[in-house]
Amino acid sequence: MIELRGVTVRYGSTVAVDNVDLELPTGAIYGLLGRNGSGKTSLLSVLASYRKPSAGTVLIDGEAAFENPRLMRQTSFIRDTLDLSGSDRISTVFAVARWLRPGWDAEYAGKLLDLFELHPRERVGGLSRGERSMLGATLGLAGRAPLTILDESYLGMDAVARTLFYRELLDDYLAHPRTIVLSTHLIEEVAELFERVIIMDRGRILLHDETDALRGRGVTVTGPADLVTAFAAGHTVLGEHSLGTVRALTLDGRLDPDEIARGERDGLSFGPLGLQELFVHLTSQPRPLEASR
Ligand SMILES: Nc1ncnc2c1ncn2[C@@H]1O[C@H](COP(=O)(O)OP(=O)(O)OP(=O)(O)O)[C@@H](O)[C@H]1O
Repeated sequence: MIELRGVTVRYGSTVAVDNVDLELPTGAIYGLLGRNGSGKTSLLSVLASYRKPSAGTVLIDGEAAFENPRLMRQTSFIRDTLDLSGSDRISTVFAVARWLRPGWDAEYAGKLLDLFELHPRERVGGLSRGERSMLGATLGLAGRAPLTILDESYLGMDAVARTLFYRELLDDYLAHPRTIVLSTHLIEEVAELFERVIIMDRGRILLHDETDALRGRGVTVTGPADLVTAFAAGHTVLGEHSLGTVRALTLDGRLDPDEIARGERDGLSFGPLGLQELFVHLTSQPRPLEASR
């Protein structure tokens, strides 16, 4: 179990992570979603022990993680910046990874390089943005760290490379179960990978749930405005659209099938809400002035 207790990250007067409590059972793929500046990288830096929180602690199986060499060897944090020297060859980066990561699988790393059409003699500085992302993905996957954190590390990849990466991630995770945390803006594209989703907003955890539970959460009701309005009474409305006399409301929560059947008899139509739409509805409330930048 990974536990965050009262974790706060401040940069001067900016509170990037605000007193977060989170319990993450190990052995799952987590998707961390949040708008720009919501605190994802700050939270992940603390989770990876790259940064000491301004307050609070991270415990892994009950042990404090920060400056704990044993736990740090079991944690891999891949950022899009990669933090590697441009003059190093990929082969040198792999040699360091082998030394750092007890679970490093050199054969698998080679297979991923072939898949991404990279060569061990290439220097990091000569790689394109997408190729750097591919190298990051290779380091993250072949490292087999019990806690692997990928912070938007595959953003530079094109659609083909991303698809290869998702397939490898899932296959390798099934063969070697571990805890993987992915932060992303490409929600629908990676939603199939996540077993659990964490949504951050303004430094806080807005929601943490199983992906399947979230898929059933949220419904769009469309029909004549007066009927839709009457149907929505007692529900939390996340969003609305109107066109002439037709109104569409997005409702939070799971609807009772009998209630849906009654609505359909009255001429209303119902549609599910995708994870991305749910995310947009939940995080698109106007920001208070003091939180705007
Ligand atoms: N080194 C820093 N110094 C000062 N403020 C910072 C620093 N790093 C982050 N911040 C601020 O902390 C807040 C959270 O930033 P963070 O990078 O954690 O968000 P994020 O969710 O990862 O954003 P994005 O999706 O845009 O990458 C933002 O307001 C950001 O400006």
